[in-house]
Amino acid sequence: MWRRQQRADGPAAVLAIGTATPANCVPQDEFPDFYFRATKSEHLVGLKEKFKRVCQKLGVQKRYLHHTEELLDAHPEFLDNASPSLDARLGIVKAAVPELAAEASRKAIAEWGRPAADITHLVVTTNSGAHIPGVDFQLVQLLGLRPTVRRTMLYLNGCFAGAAALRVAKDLAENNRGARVLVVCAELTVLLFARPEEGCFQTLINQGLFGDGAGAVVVGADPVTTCGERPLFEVVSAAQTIIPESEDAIAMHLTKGGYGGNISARQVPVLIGDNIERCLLDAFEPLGVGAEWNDLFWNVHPGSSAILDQVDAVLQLKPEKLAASRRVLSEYGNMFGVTVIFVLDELRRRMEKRGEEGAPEWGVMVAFGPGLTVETMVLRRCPAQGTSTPDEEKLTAA
Ligand SMILES: CC(C)(COP(=O)(O)OP(=O)(O)OC[C@H]1O[C@@H](n2cnc3c(N)ncnc32)[C@H](O)[C@@H]1OP(=O)(O)O)[C@@H](O)C(=O)NCCC(=O)NCCSC(=O)CC(=O)O
Repeated sequence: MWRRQQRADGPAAVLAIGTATPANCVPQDEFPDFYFRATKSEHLVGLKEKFKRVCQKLGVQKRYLHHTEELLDAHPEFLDNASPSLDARLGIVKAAVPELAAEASRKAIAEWGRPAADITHLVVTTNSGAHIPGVDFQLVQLLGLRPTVRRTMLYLNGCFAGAAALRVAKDLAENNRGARVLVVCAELTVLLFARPEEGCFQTLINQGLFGDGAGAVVVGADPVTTCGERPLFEVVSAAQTIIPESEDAIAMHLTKGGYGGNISARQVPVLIGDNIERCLLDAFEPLGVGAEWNDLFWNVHPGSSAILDQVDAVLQLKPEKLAASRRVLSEYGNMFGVTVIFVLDELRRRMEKRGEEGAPEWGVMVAFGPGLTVETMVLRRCPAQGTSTPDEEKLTAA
């Protein structure tokens, strides 16, 4: 009995979203000049031309980067792959990641409308750091959270980190009555920065694709409307699976020169295309929701244009279905796990603009990351206050 009383009555819901980027915006068409100049690689004329072609294929128009030319000039060791530079890179992210994470969190808390001290749990994730205590600890002070806030720090989850943090938040919110979980995801790509080298295609992808940013989400069950809480999306179910025989598809590790490792650029879109429908069926079948894929709203981690094209082709989605994912990729690049939080924000803005009429009730978030791991989360749009979803209308009529 007491265990039942400890649990929430309803499902976890997204109550507020906040996002932040560094101030330094880099248009993609200017990036090859910046990159080859900053890395003193202008003599690699053929490689620069190839990089320009790759940049055009990734679906990115601009990105925000913490590392400016001045910062790179101050760290010549970043340009020499044989030079130890991990300490200097970790020193940069140690200060900058908590600040960016706090900026996104403050926006989410302001939208939520309750005091920061009402946050009961904190789930933080980043690939940009390896500190103890970590970003979670810094955020308690920066945001004025209670010292008793229950913290969970997830390091090095690659691009599925944002969805994994939301999955953990769902369980915390549903199993602790009254819990209000702040999920924070923040990334700076300075650990990934490297000079271009002939024969190292991975470096070209890393420099052309990834961007810096932070996203924060307040998650809680049983919204207290008298405190101004307004649920945006119910988190109906959350699952994670490893794609068989995919462990080398995305594999990264920290080295003395920052991140090393490999992303099989051609294989990743194919593996995702071959497996996504099974993941979706596994997520929807137990819920008894027999929706057509084109009846849903979609939040697919925009790993690159090729990945979104593959998902589009396999599921035969209408062009507008991945528009939110494509816009975030275009405006911000691939920000690892942060990206799905930006897409969630973009989706809610599009829905608010469009109004309730015709907006899908059910939706899905799909994120990919190392191994090849797939996170699948079924979402349900919450009606704006004073309106009801089609299902609720049927219940009221009955
Ligand atoms: C690499 C691609 C841009 C290639 O796109 P296309 O196939 O359309 O283009 P394309 O064949 O013309 O290739 C463009 C140029 O790149 C070269 N090229 C492509 N793949 C190559 C490879 N593996 N090695 C060396 N060169 C390669 C081609 O020869 C060509 O050069 P030339 O022009 O000289 O002929 C794309 O496949 C892609 O976006 N892949 C996914 C990228 C990715 O891995 N995203 C991150 C996911 S990781 C993530 O999000 C999760 C996480 O990190 O955890």
